[in-house]
Amino acid sequence: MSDCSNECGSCGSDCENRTAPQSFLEETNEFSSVKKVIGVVSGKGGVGKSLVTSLLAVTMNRRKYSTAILDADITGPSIPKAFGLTEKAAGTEAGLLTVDTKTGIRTMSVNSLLEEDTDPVVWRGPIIAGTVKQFWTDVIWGDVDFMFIDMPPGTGDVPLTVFQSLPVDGIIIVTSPQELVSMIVGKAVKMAQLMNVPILGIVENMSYFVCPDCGKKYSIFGESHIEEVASQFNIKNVCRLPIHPELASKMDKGTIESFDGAWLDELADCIEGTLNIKLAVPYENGQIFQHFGHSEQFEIFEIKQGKVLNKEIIPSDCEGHGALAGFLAGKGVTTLICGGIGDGAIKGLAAAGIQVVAGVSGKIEEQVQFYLNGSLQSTDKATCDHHEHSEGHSCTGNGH
Ligand SMILES: Nc1ncnc2c1ncn2[C@@H]1O[C@H](COP(=O)(O)OP(=O)(O)OP(=O)(O)O)[C@@H](O)[C@H]1O
Repeated sequence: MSDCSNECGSCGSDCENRTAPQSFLEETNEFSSVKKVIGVVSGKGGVGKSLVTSLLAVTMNRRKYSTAILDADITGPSIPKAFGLTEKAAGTEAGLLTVDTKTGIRTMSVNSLLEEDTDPVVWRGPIIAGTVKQFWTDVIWGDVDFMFIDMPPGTGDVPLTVFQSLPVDGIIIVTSPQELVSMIVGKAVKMAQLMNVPILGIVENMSYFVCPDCGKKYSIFGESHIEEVASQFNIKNVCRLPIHPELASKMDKGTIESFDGAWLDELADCIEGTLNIKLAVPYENGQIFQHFGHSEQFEIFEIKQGKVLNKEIIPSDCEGHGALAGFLAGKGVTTLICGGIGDGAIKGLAAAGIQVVAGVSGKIEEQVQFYLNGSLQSTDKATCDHHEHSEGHSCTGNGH
């Protein structure tokens, strides 16, 4: 067609060039079902990314969610040490078995595969990225509510591959006050935008120190500017972790599961909130209607704690992806599962705070259940972009 805009989602034509978005997402195996994948990132090494990953996993596990950690920091794996795991991962014909912590957090790390913990991983980027992908595809994770990924530091080749290959639902940025925070957060925000992954929050680690003798709070690395930086990038959740000798010693002794402290509870609430969403699906006779921009009806599902609470079929009172984005946002929709959709439509929906899971077809009821138990097969996933929201955005109710 000479007047083709390449916006397949808003185009009603069934032309032969119609495309679904390209995807590099890898699928898990039949023994794994992961509901939410949360990446923990940092601008550089040593700021406490592994500590934050561990604390979040322990917190969600204490809240009775089935929790896992995929240690994607292949050249500097810290997770086995933090949890005192010395056992090596065993394999079966079906796949690799996780190494589980005392309280039942499932983990996989390159250190659980190496003969000696001190063996260095001197591998080139593609091999490292391939290993992370295999941790996702070949490990038998079982039913997991929240998987935390301890990402390699920075925004290089490996983190990029991880973002492209694993269905990351949200990221948490870990910084420390002495870093060039604005620049580091800016880079992470841009990467998240490129990958269409929402930012759930920032943790400022080593934010302050409380004197055990007099109780006075010291900002060892100077005054924090994390609140301003967070508001600059419309990130609502900011948590601060103090420098705490007990944290360091528990990480070193492998007893991080016994940590005491509620510093990350707000962030944990936000992560928990990703299970509460309002889902819309273009509807046609119980099937996913494949032309988002021309959907005349939507089935809307209210999801609480990952379960369908209510559902209804509603007529759309408009046409075209721009108007439909406004219509769905007005109904409080946070997530759209659809078939064909163009980049422009995805961006419009992201700007309206709606996450898009594209390239899905078939019976709506079935696909929604697949989505809820983490086994939906889609050709792509695009998510809401906090940066573009004029009023910021509570992450509760957002995410995959
Ligand atoms: N808030 C804190 N209080 C005390 N010690 C801390 C704190 N945060 C981190 N540490 C210590 O600093 C060291 C580095 O932390 P951690 O391994 O979590 O960093 P990282 O960002 O994951 O580093 P890398 O990417 O290099 O693995 C660890 O020994 C940890 O125990």
